[in-house]
Amino acid sequence: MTPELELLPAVDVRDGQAVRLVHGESGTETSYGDPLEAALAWQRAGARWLHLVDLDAAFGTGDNRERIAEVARVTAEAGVQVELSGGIRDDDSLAAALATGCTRVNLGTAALEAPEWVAKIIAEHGDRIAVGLDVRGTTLRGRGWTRDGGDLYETLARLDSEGCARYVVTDIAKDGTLQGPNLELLRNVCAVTDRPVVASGGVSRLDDLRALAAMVPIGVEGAIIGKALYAGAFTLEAALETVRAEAAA
Ligand SMILES: O=C(O)c1ccccc1NCC(=O)[C@H](O)[C@H](O)COP(=O)(O)O
Repeated sequence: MTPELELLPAVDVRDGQAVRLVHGESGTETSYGDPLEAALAWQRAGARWLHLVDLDAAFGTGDNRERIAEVARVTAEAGVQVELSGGIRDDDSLAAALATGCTRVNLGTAALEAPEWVAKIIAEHGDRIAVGLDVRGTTLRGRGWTRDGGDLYETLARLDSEGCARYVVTDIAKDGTLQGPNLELLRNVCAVTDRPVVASGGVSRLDDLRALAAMVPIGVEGAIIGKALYAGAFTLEAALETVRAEAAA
């Protein structure tokens, strides 16, 4: 039996509210209310994972550190594993993130701008560190996806050699658009690394999850789902049932 594709509902927090963005762009927010309520709704629907993002910290417009810590702590205590992302760029923000009880943190900008620090913390924290590879074409983007940060495949080779445990791969052009994930990008990344890949951006229907589940054997471990769940394209229960059925098939 193939392992089940992990599903990570996204809770992106801006100004204390759960929001969705289009292409990750600041100013395109649609608000979905209290992030703790959103997280607990996914937990009640059966989520085993949550992708929790501090968008203000990612954009450099402040942070939601206390709110994020509360959501991560309460959700983790309710048995959901938390992947924490957004603005984790130095010892202080890393310590605060790890102290929330999250299972792992996802680094973006730091992997592009502070490679020596990232190599050090990968060595120290192993599996608790994932790196977000957020791309337009094959160019990485940092600082809340607003600045170019080098070539995807060169950075991937460097991180692989440093022992990075896992990648969260986002095609920014697809993110928040309900246009379907970039399967070709995911295939290309899986072809050059043996580390697990979490797919992010664009999931719009259950067939997208079937397509991603079919990529588990080549290294796609999970899928982050944002807008599709908030817009009601399908329920998390239906999504979980779909990946369960695909794994059993
Ligand atoms: O994850 C981050 O660190 C981040 C930084 C800056 C802008 C957006 C960021 N994350 C966005 C997400 O994780 C999305 O919620 C996720 O890709 C889901 O996308 P979709 O299913 O297309 O709504």
